[in-house]
Amino acid sequence: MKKLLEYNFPQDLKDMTENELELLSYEIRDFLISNISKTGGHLASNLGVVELSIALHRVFNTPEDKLIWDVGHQSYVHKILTGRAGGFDTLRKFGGMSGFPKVKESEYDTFDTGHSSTSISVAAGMAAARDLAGEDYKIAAIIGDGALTGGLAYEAMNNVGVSKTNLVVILNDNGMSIAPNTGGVPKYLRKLRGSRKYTDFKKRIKKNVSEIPGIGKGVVAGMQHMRDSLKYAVLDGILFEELGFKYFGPVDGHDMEDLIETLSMAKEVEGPVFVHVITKKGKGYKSAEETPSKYHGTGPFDPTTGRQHKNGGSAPSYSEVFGNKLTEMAKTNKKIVAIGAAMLEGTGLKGFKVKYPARTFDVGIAEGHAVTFAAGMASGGYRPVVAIYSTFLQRAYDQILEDVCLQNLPVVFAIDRAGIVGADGETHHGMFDLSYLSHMPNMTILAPADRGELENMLEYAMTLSGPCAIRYPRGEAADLGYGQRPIEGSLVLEEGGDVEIWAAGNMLSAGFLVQEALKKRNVAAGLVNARIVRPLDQEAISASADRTGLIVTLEDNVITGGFGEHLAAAMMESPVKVLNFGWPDSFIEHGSVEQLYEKYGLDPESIAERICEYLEKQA
Ligand SMILES: Cc1ncc(C[n+]2csc(CCOP(=O)(O)OP(=O)(O)O)c2C)c(N)n1
Ligand SMILES: CC(=O)[C@@H](O)[C@H](O)COP(=O)(O)O
Ligand SMILES: [Mg+2]
Repeated sequence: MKKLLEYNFPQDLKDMTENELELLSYEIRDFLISNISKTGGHLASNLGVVELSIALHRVFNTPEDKLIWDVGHQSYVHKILTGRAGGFDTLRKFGGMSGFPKVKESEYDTFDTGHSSTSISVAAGMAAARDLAGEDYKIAAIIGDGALTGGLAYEAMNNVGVSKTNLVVILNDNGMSIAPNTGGVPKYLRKLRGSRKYTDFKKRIKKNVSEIPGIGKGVVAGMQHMRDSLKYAVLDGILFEELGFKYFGPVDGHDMEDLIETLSMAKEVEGPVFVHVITKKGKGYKSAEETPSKYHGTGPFDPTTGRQHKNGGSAPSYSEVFGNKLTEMAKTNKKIVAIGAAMLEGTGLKGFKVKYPARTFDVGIAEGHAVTFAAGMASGGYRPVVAIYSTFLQRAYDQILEDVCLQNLPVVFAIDRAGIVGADGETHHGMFDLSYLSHMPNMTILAPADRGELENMLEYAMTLSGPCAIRYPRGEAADLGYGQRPIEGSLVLEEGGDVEIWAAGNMLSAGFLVQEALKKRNVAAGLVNARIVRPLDQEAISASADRTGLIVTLEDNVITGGFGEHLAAAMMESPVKVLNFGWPDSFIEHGSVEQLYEKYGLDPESIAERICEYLEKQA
C-alpha cells in the first residue's frame, strides 16, 4: 500500500478496489490522529467523514463537479484527497494550511466557509449559474445535522425544492453539533435514523441487481422507481420529500459500498436530491468516539492515551469567568435567563445549565433567532443574557437593531471571542463587533480589561434598562486588579503630558507595555482604561485632550467604525490629534495571536515606535 503522500489524488481513487478504499480509510484515520495530535484541529468531525469523503471523490469528478462543505471544519479528509496531505504539519499555523476550505488554497475548494448553514444556498446559487450558462457539471452540498439547525438551510431548501435544478444535498448526520444536537429537527432525524426498514429494503434490491456490473443509468432508474413506489410504505411524509427533494436514506456512512452506490444513484437523478448519511463523530479513535465534544476542536494531545496537553496557565478563561459570575447572579436574580446558539460550552454556560436547566435555552445554530427570542423574553419581563461569539453574532445584526435596540429592551449580549482568535482565522476573528454595534441607538458597549471588570460589568449591565453588550476575548482572563471599582465611565490610570493612551478592553494589557516603552524614550505617556466604549465618555476624553494634545486609541477591532474612529469623530472640532491602533480594513489570516499582532504592527513595541515617529514629525 502506498503512503498517503505518494498517491495522485483524487484520480487514483477512481481505480481502487473497494478493499483498497477500505484500507485507505484506515490510513487516513491514522494520518489524522497522528497529525492533529501534534498541531491541534477539528479531529472528531473529520474522523466521522472519512468514508463519505472518499466516496464523494470517487463518485464525483472534482474539480469539474463542485463539493461545498458546510462550516468546513470537516474538510481535512477532502484536503488529503485533493493533494494536500503534505500541508498537515502546518495546519492552522501562521503561513500554513487553513483549517477550512479556501478557494485560494486549492481549485478543489469551491467556496470559503467557516460559518454554518450556508452550503445549500451556495450550492443553489452555483446550480442556478450552471443552468443559466447551459453547463451540466454536478454540485453537492455536504451539511451536518448541527448545521441543519440553522435557518438559512431551510430558506435554501424552500427555494431549491420547487426548482428542477440538479443538486445533491448530503446530510452528514452524526447526532452531534459541537455538543449533542438539540431541537425538533434533530429529534425528527433521530426518528428517521431509527427506521432501518428502508435500508434493509435497499439491501434486498442490491442483492437482486448484484450481477449487473457497475451502476448503469437503467439500474438507477429501476431502483429509483422502486424507491418512489415504496417510500411512503417506509415513512410517511418525509420532510425533505415534502420540500421537493428526492430522499435517499438513511445510509450507513461507514459502509463504503453503500455510500458509493447511493451517491452514484443520487448524482444521476433529475432534480434536487437529499441523501441522509449516518456517521459516527470521532469514528475509529476511542477517546473521540466516547467524548466527541472534547475532540471537536482540540489542541495537541497524546495519541496513545488521548490526554490533551494543558494549554496555558491556571487562570480561568473569560468564558469561565462569565459563566461562573452569571450563575452566581442568577441565584438572587430569578429573572436572569441564559440563551446560547449551540455553543453553551464554548461560551462558559455549561455550569449555568446544570444549575438552572429551565432557565437555559440552547436554540441551535440560530443566532438571529437567539436574539429575537431574547427580545421576546425581555418583553415578558425576564433579563436574558445572550452569549454568542463575536463572529457568529454578525448573523444577528438586524435582530439586534430592530428587535432589541429599537424597543430599548434590556437584553445583555455576552460577546465572547471578541478580537483576534488565532488559528481559526479570517472566518472566525471577532474583529467587527465594535463597528457593527457602535452605531445602534440605545446600545451600551462595555469592554472589560480583566476578569474582575467582566464580573462588575455583568452586574452593571443588569442595572441598565436597555440593551448592553460586553465584549471580551478568547482565552485566559487577565487579572489586573481593576475589578474592584464600580463601572462609572472611563478610568484614568495615569495622566500624561505628551500623550494619553485610551485602551479598550483587553488592549489595556498592551497599553501598559506601550506606556512603559514610551516612558523609556522620555515620552510622558498617560493611560486610560476606556471601559465604556459606547456612549463615549466625552468629558474624560476632552480632559485628556486638554492635558496632552494627542490621544492614542488601542482596540482589538477593525479600526473602521470602531472605538477609535468614533472617539476621533467626537473630537473633530478640537485641536487634539487622535491616532488609532486596531486591525486594518482587510481580512486577517490565521496564525497565533502574537504572530498576528506582530505582523500588523500591533505589538507594544511597534505601537510605541509609531507614536514616537508621530511625535518626532510634529516637533
Ligand atoms: C454561524 C455559526 N455558528 C456557530 C458555529 C460554530 N460551530 C462550528 S461547527 C459547529 C457544529 C456543527 O455541527 P455539524 O454541522 O453537525 O457538524 P459536526 O461537527 O457534527 O461534523 C458549530 C456550532 C459556526 N461555525 N457558525
Ligand atoms: C468550527 C467552529 O466554528 C468551531 O468549532 C470553532 O473552531 C470553535 O472555536 P473555539 O475553539 O474558540 O471554541
Ligand atoms: Mg453533526
